[in-house]
Amino acid sequence: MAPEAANPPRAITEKTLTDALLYLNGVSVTFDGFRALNALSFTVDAGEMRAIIGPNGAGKTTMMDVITGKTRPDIGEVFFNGGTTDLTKLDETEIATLGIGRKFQKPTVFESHMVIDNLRLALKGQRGALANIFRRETGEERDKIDAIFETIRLSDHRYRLGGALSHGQKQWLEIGMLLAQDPKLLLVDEPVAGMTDAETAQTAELLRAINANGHSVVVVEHDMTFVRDLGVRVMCLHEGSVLAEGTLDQVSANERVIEVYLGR
Ligand SMILES: Nc1ncnc2c1ncn2[C@@H]1O[C@H](COP(=O)(O)OP(=O)(O)OP(=O)(O)O)[C@@H](O)[C@H]1O
Repeated sequence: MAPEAANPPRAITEKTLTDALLYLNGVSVTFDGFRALNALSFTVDAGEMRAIIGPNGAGKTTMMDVITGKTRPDIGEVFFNGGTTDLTKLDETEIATLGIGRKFQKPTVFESHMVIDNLRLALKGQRGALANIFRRETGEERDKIDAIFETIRLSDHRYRLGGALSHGQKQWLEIGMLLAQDPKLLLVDEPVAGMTDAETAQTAELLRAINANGHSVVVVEHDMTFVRDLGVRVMCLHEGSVLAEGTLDQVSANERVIEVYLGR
């Protein structure tokens, strides 16, 4: 077997704890005796984008639930920001405030509000959400909204209603709403499900641009064309653990990955 075909997961060390933006070590979650996560360990570096693949039931959603505080691990460590913050001690709101944004599979934009108001509502601030719509924004906020529109390619759609956008555009708007909150880490769950091929390709570009702007990104996705377009490190989960990690070519050449996920 070629050495790169083995691609075992990277070892977790003290150094990876202090260097990593996100660090999971030995995380297990059991539902009614069923192990959804089984001693799951991996790290994500600051500025890294990582794709996660794996069969249905591999534990991908449970992994995101653990990172965002929705599910507590039975055992294991989950640290953020170079080991400084123990996420298992925080609730969902505290974790979101720390800078971890999550995009669920289905778009949830405010359909009866204009696209630009969706972004205004999402802007981080002490004021209430409605106040964000009705008051005049500062120059800085306007620049930020313009920059987000540029990234999510919806500049020409800002005065349309959220509900009038295509499925793909709604997904991009929701990603923009997350960006308005300046996340350090974005967790994105199957963003291209239901998108056209053109939208899928644009979504890969969009996430690459977001990552190039300094946001770390973890994307769960089954669409291998999209994962290839992302061009990032890939991790395959199976039965709640990391089965293989490496480039897409390395992971797709792994015999076990072919057996349990990609098929022959
Ligand atoms: N709240 C729960 N109660 C009981 N079992 C659960 C619960 N949540 C998840 N599971 C089980 O844990 C396993 C892992 O589920 P999870 O949703 O994390 O997998 P996944 O990799 O996201 O799958 P998919 O690709 O289908 O979304 C599955 O067998 C699922 O049925």
